[in-house]
Amino acid sequence: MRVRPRETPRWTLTELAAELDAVATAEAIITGISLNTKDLEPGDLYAALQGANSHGAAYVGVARDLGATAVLTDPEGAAIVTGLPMIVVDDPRGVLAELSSTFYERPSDAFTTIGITGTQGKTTTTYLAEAALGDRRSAVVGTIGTRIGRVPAASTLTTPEAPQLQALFAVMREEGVELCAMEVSSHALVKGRVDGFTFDVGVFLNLGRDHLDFHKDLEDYFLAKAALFTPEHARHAVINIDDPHGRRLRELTPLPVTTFSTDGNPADWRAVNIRPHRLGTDLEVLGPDELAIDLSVPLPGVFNVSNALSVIAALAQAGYDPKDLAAGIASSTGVPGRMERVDAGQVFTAIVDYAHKPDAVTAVLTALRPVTAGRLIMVIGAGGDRDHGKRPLMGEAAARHADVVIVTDDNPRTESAASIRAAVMEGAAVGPGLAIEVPGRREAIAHAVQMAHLGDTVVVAGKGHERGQEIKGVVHPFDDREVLVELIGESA
Ligand SMILES: CC(=O)N[C@H]1[C@@H](OP(=O)(O)OP(=O)(O)OC[C@H]2O[C@@H](n3ccc(=O)[nH]c3=O)[C@H](O)[C@@H]2O)O[C@H](CO)[C@@H](O)[C@@H]1O[C@H](C)C(=O)N[C@@H](C)C(=O)N[C@H](CCC(=O)O)C(=O)O
Ligand SMILES: Nc1ncnc2c1ncn2[C@@H]1O[C@H](COP(=O)(O)OP(=O)(O)OP(=O)(O)O)[C@@H](O)[C@H]1O
Repeated sequence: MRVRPRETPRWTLTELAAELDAVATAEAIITGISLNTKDLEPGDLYAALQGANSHGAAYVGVARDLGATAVLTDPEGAAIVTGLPMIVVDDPRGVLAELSSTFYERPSDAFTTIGITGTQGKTTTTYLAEAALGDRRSAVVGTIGTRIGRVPAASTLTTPEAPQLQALFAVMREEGVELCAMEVSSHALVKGRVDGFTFDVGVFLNLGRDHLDFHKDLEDYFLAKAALFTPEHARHAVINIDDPHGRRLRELTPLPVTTFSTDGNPADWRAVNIRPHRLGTDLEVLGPDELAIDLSVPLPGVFNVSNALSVIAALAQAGYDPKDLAAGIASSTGVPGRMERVDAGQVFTAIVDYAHKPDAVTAVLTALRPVTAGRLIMVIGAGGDRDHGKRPLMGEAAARHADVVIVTDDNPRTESAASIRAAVMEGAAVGPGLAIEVPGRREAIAHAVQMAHLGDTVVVAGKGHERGQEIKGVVHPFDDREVLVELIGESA
């Protein structure tokens, strides 16, 4: 959370105010920017913004105690702030990204930036981009965190807030990164987290139902994502035209477009001769200028072919040789918690996967069906304090495509686990898969392990790489992979 460049910038508050055509109420020295006291460091300008829960100005006392030297806020905040010099503007969130980029002297100009958006596959695609670059120095930013030259660097949110993101970019510049592949959430686009710089390439993967607790409807969600494909945010668009919203976006965007397809649609980059196998997929990639290359994607699921093809299209656009990229992708060691196989000597196949949206559940089960000789058994739930409408849809997607659905808890947060399970069960009741409700995630995984035979595939869906379950507001350590290994060991 406190990743900052080694070389500390030093601005006066007056200089920063001048960047905003504003005035400082008094002088101060600024060596960092933060909009949350949780990652504030001495010398920071604390951006006190109006939020959904509170006004950041309410935390100015905390910020001062932690060593903040000044505050950026709006007139409402200015009425609350005492004891620190201020810059007051009408819309501090609107200027924060540009200010953060200026503060670190536009660090992202030093490398190529690829922004990836879509309901599913963002994390996987960033990791495939990292693999595609082989030994070249790259960075990824996303849900699992940030990696710079393959070394983890802490970050919060899928797309960090601008002060944190620009500090990460400054570290990437110091580390000699040549390309950063980052996830761009719809929240980030709405909240201006990726303002203040322009992606060299924006990638659109797909759009399905999600985040309808934040966006008013699917159209609002689509338009939020479409904002990435405007000159303000990106120079070039790479679009999946197998997705209906991708086809719409191709018509909407004013950017130059490169298209890709794994589904036989006419596109600049196409996947043909697709041969799925137990560990991944082999295929041929046809590109511009009659280019044809063999590609082996070492992640199960044909949807991962689409993710890999987007990487080749985007990185080729950025000037990389597609043949080198294909070789890099073939050497990928996988993505934590995404179609991750767990082998503890069991006779069945066990997979941990981050599917926590109905379309992902369908995609995963559809991909595993042709390579599963026996039954598909899925352990599934739905998160608490998020989009309630998604819950029955999760159960339904699982029951339509799995033989056995074990409905259990998946991070209920502050909600009643039983009522979330009931909503998921309601959807799962449509069948044809057999639906069983098992309270307790460990107990549910144990149930799956006990019932699995040779040839079956057990998919533990949901929390994927994450290391804890929040129950009644308290986080309990829980790792699906570790629990699977333990339970397989106990059942041997
Ligand atoms: C909806 C949303 O994006 N909310 C984010 C937003 O909250 P907010 O503006 O409503 O802030 P608030 O909680 O009212 O607090 C007001 C202000 O006081 C500050 N504060 C608050 C408490 C404190 O102790 N100290 C402090 O300084 C906050 O930083 C904020 O500026 O600004 C906060 C500060 O950065 C974020 O932590 C918060 O993300 C919350 C935790 C969140 O859950 N966001 C999710 C929905 C999100 O952004 N997800 C996307 C997509 C993920 C995906 O693809 O699945 C992501 O990019 O991660
Ligand atoms: N292109 C795709 N199409 C459909 N489903 C996919 C695709 N790629 C991955 N998935 C499924 O979605 C799950 C989440 O994948 P991933 O973490 O890469 O997506 P994400 O967009 O980063 O999700 P989030 O925003 O929730 O972090 C995977 O575990 C897999 O089940």
